[in-house]
Amino acid sequence: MAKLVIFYSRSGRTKALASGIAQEMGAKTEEIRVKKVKNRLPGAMAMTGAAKKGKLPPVYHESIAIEQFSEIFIGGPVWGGSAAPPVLSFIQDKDWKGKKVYTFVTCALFGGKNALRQMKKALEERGASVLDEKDFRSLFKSKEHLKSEGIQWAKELSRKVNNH
Ligand SMILES: Cc1cc2nc3c(=O)[nH]c(=O)nc-3n(C[C@H](O)[C@H](O)[C@H](O)COP(=O)(O)O)c2cc1C
Repeated sequence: MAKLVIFYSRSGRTKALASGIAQEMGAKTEEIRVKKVKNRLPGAMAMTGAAKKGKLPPVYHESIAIEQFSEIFIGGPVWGGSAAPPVLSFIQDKDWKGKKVYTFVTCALFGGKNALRQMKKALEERGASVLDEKDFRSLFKSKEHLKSEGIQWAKELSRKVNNH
């Protein structure tokens, strides 16, 4: 079954985690990128502030085809106790009907559960089934370590599926 790992990452931590998941799952990866507005990239704080008022940043979603994948992992960092807005933009831009989705976030300390809840709600509103989710702490962890946590989680998920 074709699997896809989609992530947004600003400083590379979620990217490292995503690469571990993809390696273990034999999945393709796609990175969400934010579009420039008036010739410049919006800053993280600006995006977080705007999202709290219901305005999400535009992202390049057209080039990321999710149609041919039935199992999709999607993840990003936690910003201001919420899911990073570019991840929510991407979720909003797509039709998730019938997709089996796994969500993951990285955060320094807090907000992971809230971010996962937001992502799950947005995905389910668009027809996805969220089968599992996990928040990872990235503080003081190297990218190699985060990658190995991604591999570990993917192994756990495969084990769960095989036991059913
Ligand atoms: C604008 C901004 C807001 C953040 N807000 C939080 C937060 O609310 N809680 C938290 O634990 N970490 C927060 N962080 C830390 C990131 O979630 C954490 O470093 C994450 O692993 C970064 O992922 P990335 O390297 O994929 O961008 C914030 C980071 C940034 C840049």
